[in-house]
Amino acid sequence: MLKSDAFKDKIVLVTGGRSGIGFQIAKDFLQLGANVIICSRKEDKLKIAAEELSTYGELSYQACDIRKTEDVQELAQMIKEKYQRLDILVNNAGGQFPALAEYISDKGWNAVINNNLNGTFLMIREMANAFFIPQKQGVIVNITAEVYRGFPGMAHTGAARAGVENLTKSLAMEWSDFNIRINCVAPGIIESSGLDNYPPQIQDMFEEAQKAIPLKRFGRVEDVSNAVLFLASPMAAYVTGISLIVDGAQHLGFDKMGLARVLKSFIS
Ligand SMILES: CCCCCCCCC/C=C/C(=O)SCCNC(=O)CCNC(=O)[C@H](O)C(C)(C)COP(=O)(O)OP(=O)(O)OC[C@H]1O[C@@H](n2cnc3c(N)ncnc32)[C@H](O)[C@@H]1OP(=O)(O)O
Ligand SMILES: NC(=O)C1=CN([C@@H]2O[C@H](COP(=O)(O)OP(=O)(O)OC[C@H]3O[C@@H](n4cnc5c(N)ncnc54)[C@H](OP(=O)(O)O)[C@@H]3O)[C@@H](O)[C@H]2O)C=CC1
Repeated sequence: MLKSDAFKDKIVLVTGGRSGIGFQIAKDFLQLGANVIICSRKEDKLKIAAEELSTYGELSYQACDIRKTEDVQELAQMIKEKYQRLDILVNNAGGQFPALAEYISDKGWNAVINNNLNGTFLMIREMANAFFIPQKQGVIVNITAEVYRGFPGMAHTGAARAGVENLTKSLAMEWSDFNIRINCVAPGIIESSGLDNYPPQIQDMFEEAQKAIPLKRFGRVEDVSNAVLFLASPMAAYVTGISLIVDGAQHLGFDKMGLARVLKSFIS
């Protein structure tokens, strides 16, 4: 267990912190003494989450679409004015929609690549230039997804997340000179608000899917947050450039074609 003051006075930005996994990460950092900033696109929902989170500690929020350079720069400016520094960036915002590859339009492909790869890069670049590089210190944790054997049924997000994993390796080396550590956490299927986005025919398969995962359950938001806390803490001081898979061994023994099969059944 981390001590209750493990992140005392650290300034932590959690993208997509209004819901699900990001909310849990924000809550855990607050309970361990950090000052936390959350951002996402929907300001009304962000505000409601911020009210709840602020009962756990010092919390700020700002609407920001991670795909828009101007939004990200305005967020960096707010953090600079309010806190003068940033210690930890958790790139959690993201998402996609299920679709067979042959039916993904240009717009759909670009939306998912922008959301998960380009938005993550933009956030990393802007926060590194504003804070981590001049500070000569910083920690970045990217939430990706378990894409070890590809992601049939969501090929766009598989490609985007693999891109983030490789970006993480490059930056772990390039930015080692600036004392910046960067890692990924790759969740399997996690019981969170994110799963509500999936159509009923897919949700109907969840019970069977849980049995097929070696640890016989979906992950919990706490499972993902615990991995993030570890990678962000000094306990991981010598860990950089890795992806920590949090999936109950789904990547080793789970029928990855399940999702694509359901999608194919819609068409036939
Ligand atoms: C067996 C067990 C298995 C289990 C299987 C479960 C695996 C779980 C693993 C992973 C779980 C998670 O990540 S859970 C997290 C889920 N959370 C999210 O996905 C939330 C964030 N997602 C989003 O915001 C959106 O999905 C995303 C498309 C990425 C970005 O939204 P935007 O507002 O930018 O874009 P939109 O305007 O909505 O859409 C842009 C275009 O994308 C395409 N598009 C968007 N939604 C679409 C849809 N549902 N179906 C087809 N196409 C779609 C269309 O071409 C749209 O253009 P038009 O046609 O012109 O409109
Ligand atoms: N749940 C699961 O099984 C898995 C989840 N993941 C990933 O973990 C992360 C969190 O997922 P989860 O909590 O389950 O899902 P949610 O849908 O609850 O969370 C996604 C969050 O990201 C925000 N967001 C999405 N796009 C943007 C954007 N362009 N700019 C700013 N914020 C954005 C959303 O807020 P808003 O709508 O207000 O913008 C929301 O708070 C996502 O990246 C997801 O893909 C990975 C593997 C499995």
